[in-house]
Amino acid sequence: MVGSLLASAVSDPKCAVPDMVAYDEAQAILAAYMQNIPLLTTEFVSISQASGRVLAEDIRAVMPRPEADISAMDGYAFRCADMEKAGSVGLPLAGQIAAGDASPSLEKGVACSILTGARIPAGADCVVAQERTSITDGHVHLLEQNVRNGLNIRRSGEEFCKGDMLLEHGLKLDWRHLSILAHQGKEQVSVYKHPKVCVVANGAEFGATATDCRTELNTQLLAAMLQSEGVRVTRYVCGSDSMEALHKLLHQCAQEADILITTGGISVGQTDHVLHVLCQMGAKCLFRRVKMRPGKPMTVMQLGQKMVFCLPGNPGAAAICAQLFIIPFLRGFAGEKQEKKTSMPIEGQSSFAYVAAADTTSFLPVYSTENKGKNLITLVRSVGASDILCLTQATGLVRVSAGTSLQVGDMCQMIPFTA
Ligand SMILES: Nc1nc2c(c(=O)[nH]1)N[C@H]1C(S)=C(S)[C@@H](COP(=O)(O)OP(=O)(O)OC[C@H]3O[C@@H](n4cnc5c(N)ncnc54)[C@H](O)[C@@H]3O)O[C@H]1N2
Ligand code: MOO
Repeated sequence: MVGSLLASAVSDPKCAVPDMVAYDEAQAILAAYMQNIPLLTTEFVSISQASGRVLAEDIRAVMPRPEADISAMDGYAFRCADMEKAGSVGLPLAGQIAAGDASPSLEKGVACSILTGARIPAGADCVVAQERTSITDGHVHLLEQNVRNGLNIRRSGEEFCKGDMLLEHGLKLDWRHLSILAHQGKEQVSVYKHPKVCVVANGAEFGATATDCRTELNTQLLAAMLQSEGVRVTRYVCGSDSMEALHKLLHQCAQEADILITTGGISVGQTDHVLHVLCQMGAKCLFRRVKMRPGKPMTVMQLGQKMVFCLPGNPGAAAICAQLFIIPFLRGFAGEKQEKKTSMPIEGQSSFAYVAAADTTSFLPVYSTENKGKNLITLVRSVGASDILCLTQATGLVRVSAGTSLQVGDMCQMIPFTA
């Protein structure tokens, strides 16, 4: 059976395996593919559950903010002209309005006490803060003469008007947006559904019967990385070198998930079956191997409408490839608009030198520190693509493009890791 699967995969014309591509080309292939895939479907959630979700509707103001003209101070509201006319006699006090009170009209020639947030009574055209006044014999007197029309009045709509665009679809909602939704009286909001991802680790070394048993790390690492992006992750381990077992597991995952991720078994070893099994299942290869370090075996396939990201087994390489390829893809797939990125690169001066190979783009684990307003980017010691400790010391990656070099003191950009 193994032999026949392998033979049919390799001879399958759909499974033409392209040559290794440059890093930027791989990203361009993925971006082009992104344009044509259907986004996730949407659902309504209550706004208390909406933080972290991607908005699937535009929110236009159905009411302005402030809703009415309101006082910005605790003090006294009156007509400027009345106060000017009253001079040192001041204006008699008539009533008090607090936030939440209905606001009657202000009679001519009087002042009323007003609290912050209360509606300005019709007729009043200014508010003076109470500490800038004195009260004698039930009259308000000004301590300073600099009153003017509109003083301390927050006008209706000065923050936004009815009909204004407040939040656009594709926005990942967080605490900053929820008060807007609440203000607009939204109890429920339309968001894109959580993507479902299956992560499948490969390797006989993770099976219960292995003589030289190893601890499987990648599904832990990737599940945590993706869960903090709002993805529902199911983890599987194929702990044998059986193509049939892998075929069965990937078939099951294709039924369950929107996106599949495999780790390991994608290089050129005799037990690296992922490519062959996916080809056998009818998957098309978008790119096979990338001129990058780490992550050379990185491969992306399309199984029906579903994407399959085949990550290298080395945990450091798997993590870096996931950061560079999977996270941006998932954000787009989940409806997030790319131009509203939150994790922008951090620019700083390199404290190290590095020469990238002529045909290979390198991604180096680094951290950034700040000194007198300048960022310094420092390389973290790493012994290779299997490293996991270096990731805990690094806060991001520096790219050194194929055939280029970085000198000490050069400006460079750190791509921060996702949370
Ligand atoms: N002749 C060649 N050999 C290799 C090449 C090559 O181009 N020619 N590429 C090397 C590179 S680069 C990488 S990266 C690895 C990746 O190979 P695979 O993706 O097939 O990964 P495996 O061989 O299955 O595993 C590699 C390594 O990682 C460990 N591993 C795998 N999965 C996990 C996991 N889930 N948790 C923890 N550790 C894992 C595995 O035990 C191996 O030690 O291939 C090179 N070889
Ligand atoms: O490319 Mo591999 O990912 O270096 O070990």
